[in-house]
Amino acid sequence: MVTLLDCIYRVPAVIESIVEQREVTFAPLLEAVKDRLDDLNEILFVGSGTSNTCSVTAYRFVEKASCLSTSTMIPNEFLAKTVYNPKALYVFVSQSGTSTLTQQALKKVKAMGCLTAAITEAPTTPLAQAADVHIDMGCGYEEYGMRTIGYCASILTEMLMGVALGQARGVVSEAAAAAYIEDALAVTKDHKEICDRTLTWFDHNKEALMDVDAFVLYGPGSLYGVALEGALKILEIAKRFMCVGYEMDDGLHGPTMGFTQRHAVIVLNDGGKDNSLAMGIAQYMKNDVGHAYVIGANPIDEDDLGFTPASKDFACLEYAPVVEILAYRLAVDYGIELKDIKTQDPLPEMKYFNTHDE
Ligand SMILES: N[C@@H]1[C@@H](O)[C@H](O)[C@@H](COP(=O)(O)O)O[C@@H]1O
Repeated sequence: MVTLLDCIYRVPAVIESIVEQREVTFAPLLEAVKDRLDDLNEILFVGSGTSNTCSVTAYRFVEKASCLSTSTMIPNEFLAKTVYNPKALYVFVSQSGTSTLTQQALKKVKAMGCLTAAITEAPTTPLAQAADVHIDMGCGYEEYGMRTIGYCASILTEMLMGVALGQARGVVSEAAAAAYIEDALAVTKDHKEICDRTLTWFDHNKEALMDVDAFVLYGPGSLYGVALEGALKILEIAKRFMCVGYEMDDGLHGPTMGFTQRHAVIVLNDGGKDNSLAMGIAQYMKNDVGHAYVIGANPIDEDDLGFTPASKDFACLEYAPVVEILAYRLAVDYGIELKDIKTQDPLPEMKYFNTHDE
């Protein structure tokens, strides 16, 4: 049986295939925007769950590459808006293409004449069918509902969409686009090693990691999205921990006063402009409170997982497997049996509410 861990290890092949397919993937979008390139002045991503955290991770780069103001919203907030920019490209993200409110959100702005694109797993999904343009996220069939491949595939697809739009708008040269592609592929270089080292890191810290009540994840920049996704995955997969993800600075405004030795703080550190904040919260937790683990740049002691990402702009994809494997090990080492989509029981909460039109 394919395990969730196998899915996490499969990501490099998915990355290579998304990169290889990129011209075919973005051709319909480029065709749809070609007469509006001078008008286009914004990109807005809309999605739920992992189809939101992927956009929180990717949107800064999409803005940088496309030179278009870019942001992300969850569908209920988007539907509550009263003013919509007619010159925006609205990109609706849903791996299954069946999220109810994401579909409603797309239909709302499409009816106003706005340009809509859907990023989903297949052209046959309802969201893909409803959109002006479908962008295949290139994840293939993912065995588990707890999306790991889908998270990475959505991030990369969104980022490469930014590059494609940047090229179409004449703000990304061919040489710059080639450099971005090389940088994206660099993610595959150390991916297996990072996964292997995360398993060893978990073994080293297992007693403390298994014993806490809660995980608090911090991330600067695009790693904020990885922190949100990590919190979602640990809660969803390992079941018994309350989890929260914070942006590196925002999470220092209050929550730290509530931390005890029952909390584990995971600091996703890129060593960039927020490095001193990352070091500050890690040292405070390690020295005065209980547990903190630095992941990535500037490890403090042997409990941390230090590595230098091979990629620059796409480095978020090298931090993703760390939080996913943490969630996986917290589950399986406790004895939780992770079931794939085909064998899992219907969710008990579906008696009370449903988020997808199945
Ligand atoms: N448990 C799943 C999540 O893993 C998923 O990210 C979210 C959005 O689904 P989709 O991407 O299909 O819109 O819905 C569910 O609640």
